[in-house]
Amino acid sequence: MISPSSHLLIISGLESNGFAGALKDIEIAARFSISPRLVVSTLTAQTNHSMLANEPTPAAVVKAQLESLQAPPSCIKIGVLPNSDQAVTIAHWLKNLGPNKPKVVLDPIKLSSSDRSAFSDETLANIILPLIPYVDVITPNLSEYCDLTNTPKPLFDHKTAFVHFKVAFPLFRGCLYIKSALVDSKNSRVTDLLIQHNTPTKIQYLTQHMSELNLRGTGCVFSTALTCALFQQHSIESSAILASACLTELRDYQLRSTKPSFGWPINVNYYPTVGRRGLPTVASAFPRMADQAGLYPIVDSSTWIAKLASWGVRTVQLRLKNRNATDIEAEVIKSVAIAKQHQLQLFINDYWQLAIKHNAYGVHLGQEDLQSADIEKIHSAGLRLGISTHGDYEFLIAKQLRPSYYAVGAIFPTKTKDMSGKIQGIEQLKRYCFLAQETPVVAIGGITQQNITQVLSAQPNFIAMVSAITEAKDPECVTKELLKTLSRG
Ligand SMILES: Cc1ncc(COP(=O)(O)OP(=O)(O)O)c(N)n1
Ligand SMILES: Cc1nc(C(=O)O)sc1CCOP(=O)(O)O
Repeated sequence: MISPSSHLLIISGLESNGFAGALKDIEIAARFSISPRLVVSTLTAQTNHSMLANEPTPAAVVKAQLESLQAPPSCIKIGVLPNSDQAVTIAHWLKNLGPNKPKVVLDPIKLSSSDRSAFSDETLANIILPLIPYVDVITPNLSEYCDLTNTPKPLFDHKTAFVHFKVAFPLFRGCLYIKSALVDSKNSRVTDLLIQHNTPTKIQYLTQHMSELNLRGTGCVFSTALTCALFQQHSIESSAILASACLTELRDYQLRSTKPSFGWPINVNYYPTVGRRGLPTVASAFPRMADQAGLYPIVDSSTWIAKLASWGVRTVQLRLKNRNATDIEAEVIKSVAIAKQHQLQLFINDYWQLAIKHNAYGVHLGQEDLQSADIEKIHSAGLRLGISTHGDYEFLIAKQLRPSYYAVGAIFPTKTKDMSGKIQGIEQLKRYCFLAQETPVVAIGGITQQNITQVLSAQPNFIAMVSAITEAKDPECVTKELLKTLSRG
């Protein structure tokens, strides 16, 4: 949740047409209903072919602009900085904010997209150096990266990209996002790299189709959209995905001379492919479920499964925690037998080997389980697969495995499991329901009889519930009412 008092600050150059710079940044933020505060770093006049004027704001005026802000921002996007004096001023101001330090996204810009003239005589590395300890995400393109690290472009090596960056900027503790780092002209694809300070060997790759369009201001669009996503509390991986989708959508709309709608894109084609080392793959999609919608209770015993079957439930999950191996297998065996008798769609949470061994209908896995489970084995055994997702990154990872359903959670806070920092809300759920296309979406987390109508407005296929059923005074009555509500569509 965004606190009503928190705001987003843009530090950027002003350019009269809004092709790039502050006007572009404000236009992008408005797409997400965010009204940013603004500190102007330089006053410019640019046509599509030349920079007619570039008048840096005196550092003392930048300081005054920062000090005039009525409250500290929670996120800052920094664009053009024309000199290191300004960077020192901003760094000093950030230092004085103490523990309330905002998240800082730095887009290191060297050249104007009008005529490729430089905004400054100083080197880019020198300008940004004072800000480095405060930066959470830096978003150079490949040329800017090479410039900052003194690497010749042909020698760029993505496996050592972070090492070189750390050599140039030892105090850097953030995420390095290199735009268009890898270009595959043959297949018309470009790949961005996301490398995080605490896991520098775990490179994430975001691949998009190469654009036919050479637009101005794309760096501004990307970094502002990324900052907006962070401001809305998306993770860094998901924020990068959303920003990439936003830029691709904008390019596509530019080609057709139309304006994109508000919010994050709902067309899955605008989203990048996400890769990382060790990600499993499958040759074909997992089998479809026979019933593609309904109530999906999640319970911890075969006794519950028998009860739910007798009340008319069709889809159910056995989720066993903190039980010994003998108990677990016995419960799986009993549950599968009940499910076969009542033709239930029974998913086994986590214990995929037992699900295969005893021929359950399907397996439900969390994202961590994707690393250790043998996905191909589940696939070739003919079982259905459901995957948990909490945000765009996990959603796109799951999408690549073409599962039988996506679980999206947590929709609301819940007492059943610690989901802090992962609350999706109705708007996100709605977007995932679009992105999922033909694959069913299971909504989970904090759903009750009281808020189910709100959840159904997003049009998920299944409603998963734990406590609303298992802790109800009269579980049978609640289950039957829920089945009635869901059968009304
Ligand atoms: C339908 C459905 N959605 C999400 C979950 C959560 O699964 P996971 O992330 O594996 O976490 P645990 O259930 O193991 O705590 C689920 N079980 N079912
Ligand atoms: C087990 C679980 N997984 C979630 C996810 O978002 O992945 S939320 C959740 C708890 C669901 O319980 P209740 O219906 O009582 O809120």
